[in-house]
Amino acid sequence: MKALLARLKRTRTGTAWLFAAAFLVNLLGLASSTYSIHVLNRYVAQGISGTLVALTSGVLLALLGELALRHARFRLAEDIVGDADRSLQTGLFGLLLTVRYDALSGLPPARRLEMMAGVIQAEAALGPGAIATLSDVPFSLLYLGVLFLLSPAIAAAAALCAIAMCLYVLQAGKALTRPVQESGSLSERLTGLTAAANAGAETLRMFGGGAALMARWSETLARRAGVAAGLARRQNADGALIYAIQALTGIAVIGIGAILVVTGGLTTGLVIGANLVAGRALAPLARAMQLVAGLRRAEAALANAARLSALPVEGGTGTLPSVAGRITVQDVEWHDRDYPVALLSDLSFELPAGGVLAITGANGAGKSTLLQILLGLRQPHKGQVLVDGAALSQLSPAWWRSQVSYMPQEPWFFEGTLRDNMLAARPGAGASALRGALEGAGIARFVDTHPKGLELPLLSGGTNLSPGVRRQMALARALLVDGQIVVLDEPTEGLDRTAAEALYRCLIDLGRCGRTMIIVSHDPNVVRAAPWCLDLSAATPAMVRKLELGVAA
Ligand SMILES: Nc1ncnc2c1ncn2[C@@H]1O[C@H](COP(=O)(O)OP(=O)(O)OP(=O)(O)O)[C@@H](O)[C@H]1O
Repeated sequence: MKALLARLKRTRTGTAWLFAAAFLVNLLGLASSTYSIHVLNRYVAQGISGTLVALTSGVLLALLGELALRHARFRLAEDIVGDADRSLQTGLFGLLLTVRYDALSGLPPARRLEMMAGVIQAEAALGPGAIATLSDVPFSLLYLGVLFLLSPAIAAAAALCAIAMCLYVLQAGKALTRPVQESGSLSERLTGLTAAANAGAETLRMFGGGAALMARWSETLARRAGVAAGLARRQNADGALIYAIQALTGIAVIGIGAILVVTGGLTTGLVIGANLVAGRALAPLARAMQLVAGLRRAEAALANAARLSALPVEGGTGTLPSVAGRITVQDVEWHDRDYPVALLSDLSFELPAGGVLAITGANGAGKSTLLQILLGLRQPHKGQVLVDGAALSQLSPAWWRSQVSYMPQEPWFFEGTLRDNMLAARPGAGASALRGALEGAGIARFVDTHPKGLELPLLSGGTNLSPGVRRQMALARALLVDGQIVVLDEPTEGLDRTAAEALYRCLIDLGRCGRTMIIVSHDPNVVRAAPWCLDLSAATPAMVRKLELGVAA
């Protein structure tokens, strides 16, 4: 209910019109009861056909008016909902793109998928239909008031039933909270298992694990089916109870009414009319009951999504007039919450502008993590990174990244063509810049001979291409950015001899242009050529200048 009420509060004028329309709908809804009373009391008693015609015409007109007003009310509810759902979904998607990378990495991918799916599903539960239904609820009081005018005793009985129904609806909502949450987390687990079966298709076939995944899938599915069955049983029981309360109201109205007819306090027509009015008083509450499960799910989905909005977004707005490329790392510490000791600690070095640094170290020594810190993707837990003396944390991430030609260890491309992906890295790049980047990366021939050329589609992150070609494309994308800083993570990994030689030439050219280069590599050719070296596996990692140590440059 809270989420629906929040929507109503947001557009106060629209809400006022909605309730005005609902008031008129319910007022006109009294016509059929009034009709029954008058037909039974006047036409049946006196038999004048003109009375029946007049009453029937009146009630039909009222019915038409009620239909028109219901339609108008729905349109008002649509206006209230407006594009709230779309803007919520767009806002959330925007957050997925802009929250800090390291904060986002803390949320399991399956949870992120479920968050988005949940918010999309919440749309139906919080839609105009639900708002229109909710707007009828306060007018139960209108019907109870009319009932009171007809007979205070009947009104008291109906009011008791309405109160019982209200209390039941409220507690039913609360009782659904846990099963709805449990069902959500089981769905998340199923989404994670589906993602694992997709991503690990080759591994699962070659090395097994399918049986274990299937066992987890079946167990999770069975648990979710159990929760869903429990929810369905609960909803069925709730529906039955609401029906019983409605039936009980009818029995009470007719029973009390019969006594009043016999004692001469009421006519039969009034009793039948009162029964209709009592039915209408309880109907909005019964309809609200049907919304409860959907609303609980929507609220759980919104609460889940709120966790995403609580994550910090990337900060820093500063820019520098130009970048020479001096990189200073001061006392940087970074730790993973799953490990008791820091991966990087007290790391300090300064790479002069135009310097070339090779970073080495054992697998898992933190080389890629350090690069991500230099790119501003991860925040150090202690210490800082400076660019030409300016704190990286104060600089605009988008601006900083536009100064860096970065090739990640595992390149990924968004769904689109090679051209789309290249131009996203450097919007507005001309044909000659594109050509230069492809040639620099040694991939121009491949693109020229491909039937689709630059329009070749990159699917599933680019995994429709061989890993070597993907890496060359990632290098071309990095070169197109043409940043003063060049950051490459294992650039020669998986390259054939020709491609590796193209890369060496490219590195030599970049070095001649005075670019500051930071290259993570196990390739002896790259490590040998770099004048600066940082071994992250050393007991106390420190940047060393090989010439000073007498090592061949
Ligand atoms: N204190 C720690 N000791 C060992 N491993 C850690 C520690 N803290 C974190 N890790 C793990 O090590 C990973 C480091 O990965 P990273 O990719 O930075 O290493 P790498 O040196 O680039 O490895 P590779 O050579 O395999 O590419 C972290 O993501 C984390 O999973």
